[in-house]
Amino acid sequence: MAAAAATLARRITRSGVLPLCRRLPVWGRAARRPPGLPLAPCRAFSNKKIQVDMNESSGVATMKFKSPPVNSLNLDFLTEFCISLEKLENDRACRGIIITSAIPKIFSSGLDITEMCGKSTEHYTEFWRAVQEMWLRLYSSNMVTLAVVNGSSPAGGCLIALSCDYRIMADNPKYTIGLNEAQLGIVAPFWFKDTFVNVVGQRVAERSLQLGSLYPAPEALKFGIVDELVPEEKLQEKATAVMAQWLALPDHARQITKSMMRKAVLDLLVAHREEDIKNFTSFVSKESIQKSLRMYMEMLKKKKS
Ligand SMILES: CC/C=C\C/C=C\CCCC/C=C/C(=O)SCCNC(=O)CCNC(=O)[C@H](O)C(C)(C)COP(=O)(O)OP(=O)(O)OC[C@H]1O[C@@H](n2cnc3c(N)ncnc32)[C@H](O)[C@@H]1OP(=O)(O)O
Repeated sequence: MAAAAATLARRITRSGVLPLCRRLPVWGRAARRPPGLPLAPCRAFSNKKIQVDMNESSGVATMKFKSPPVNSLNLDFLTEFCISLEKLENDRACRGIIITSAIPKIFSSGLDITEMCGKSTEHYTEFWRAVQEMWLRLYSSNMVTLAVVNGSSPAGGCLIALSCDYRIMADNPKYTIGLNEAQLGIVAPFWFKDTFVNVVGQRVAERSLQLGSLYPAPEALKFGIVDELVPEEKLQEKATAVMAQWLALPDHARQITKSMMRKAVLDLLVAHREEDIKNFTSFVSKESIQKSLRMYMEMLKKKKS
């Protein structure tokens, strides 16, 4: 596992562009399972920050974020996430993934702000490439991707949910979700914005992005940021039912449709990846941005006392 992580990290950082495996439609992967072979009911693999359980009889993997205190997306987390996605993408038995959190009340707190504070240009480059890689893999996945948002999900956490095919959120107004970058004095990059527009439409996205709005679950439903609210104790049951509905269709038709809907947005980042990294590193290196991020971190810490 450590060797695989190191290899992936090297590939992400050195070669510039990691080949996105199996992004083109896979034809009926479940149909290629040899008939008559008994299926092991469940397999699992776990890294430090993400637990993956694969149910081979349903072809559905559950990916649980388990990086306390708040599942923030640092370089190690992003690398593990990419490796897990690659493993599942290449597993013919896997047709769908449920992405959720093992940390109570938090889905993910978004990008780890400490990765964007007081570091070198090389570090920002490596970090941003990993953020891009995570999004490219998730947004282009051939699998059915279902976000079960069982806690707050600001910024990068919201991006993960938005990149899935369907979002179920726990019906709790204390949990919030949204792209709140503007509140930190930073700007959601164009591919965050495009992903958001593809889910909620131009008007809601523009207003929400300018205001950096974080929506309590009921409002998130109203604006289409999530598809359904479900009592927390019913999330698992609902996720299984939704996944079964999506998997009832032939893979190839769904995959080609998904690719058609998302291709333009994906292609744009692939074509402008290096430029986007340069924009990020120069933006985040500005003293004014560093100051905003430091103040935001201080505010988070003060909130406790
Ligand atoms: C022109 C443009 C070109 C290019 C683009 C340029 C720019 C940049 C784009 C970058 C896009 C950024 C995306 C992001 O995701 S930024 C991160 C945004 N995240 C947040 O705003 C969430 C902040 N956190 C919270 O609101 C709360 O922590 C949360 C998640 C609701 C949980 O609340 P609670 O349970 O009360 O926990 P605490 O607040 O006490 O937090 C515990 C602990 O974790 C630390 N922490 C929280 N969030 C983060 C984080 N995102 N990164 C790092 N650390 C985090 C917090 O400080 C506490 O630490 P402590 O040491 O005090 O225990």
